[in-house]
Amino acid sequence: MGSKKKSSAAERPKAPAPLLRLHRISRTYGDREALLPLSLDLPAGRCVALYGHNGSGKSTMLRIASGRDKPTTGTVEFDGRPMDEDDPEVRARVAVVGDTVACYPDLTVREHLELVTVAHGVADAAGWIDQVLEDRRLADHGDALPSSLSSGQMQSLLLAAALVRPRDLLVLDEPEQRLDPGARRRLAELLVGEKEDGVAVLLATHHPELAEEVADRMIALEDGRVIADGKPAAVLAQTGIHA
Ligand SMILES: Nc1ncnc2c1ncn2[C@@H]1O[C@H](COP(=O)(O)OP(=O)(O)OP(=O)(O)O)[C@@H](O)[C@H]1O
Repeated sequence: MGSKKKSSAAERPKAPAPLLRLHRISRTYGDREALLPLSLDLPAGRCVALYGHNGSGKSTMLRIASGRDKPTTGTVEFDGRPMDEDDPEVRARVAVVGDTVACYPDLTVREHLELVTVAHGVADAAGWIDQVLEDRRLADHGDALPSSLSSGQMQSLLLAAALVRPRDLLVLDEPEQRLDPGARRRLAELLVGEKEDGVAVLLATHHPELAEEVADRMIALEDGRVIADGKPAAVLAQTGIHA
């Protein structure tokens, strides 16, 4: 008969360490406290959504979480190492869709995506680029220059650029902006799929519906302070935001 020895706490396998760990991060700009100390653990395959009015500190937190800015206090770890955007491992595994549009005016939509795949060493990327263009409804715009895209198409290009490259952590700042309802729905489906593939997702959004559909946890910020934190439905109820 096999012995069923109970394992002690010390012997039991530990829960996997979170992919992203923010420990009491804060950010001040001069006298302005943009973010008060805040901690967050984000495991692989989970999504946390930040919600809050303009100026509440969402982008500040995302910039720090993705290594694009340093916190005034506190620490950020990605997979157990200090988060640093210059770290090749971070650049290889963290995809960011920021709040600013940056494009080369003389490169087509497809050439932008090719550039990203070359930079990230993606082999045989042509078919993959076709698929992402199709999924983002950009297939008819592959040869277009950025200047001829609508603002929603431009947002879709920024998303596409994050999707043609490998990633374990996806950081998105208001990815729903400028998207029509259909594109927003596809965005929610896409993010659910990312989680199923084991990608950790951190996003800031002004759309409560998107947070409810995608996020496992929602953090509401006001003037850099956490005012609610929990399941999206509970946070929305607590803060009086209605999806
Ligand atoms: N580089 C900066 N220098 C000075 N103040 C800044 C800087 N970046 C942000 N702030 C200030 O920090 C606060 C938080 O800004 P942040 O961009 O994080 O807000 P947000 O929640 O992302 O807003 P929005 O929804 O408008 O994108 C604001 O008061 C803003 O003016």
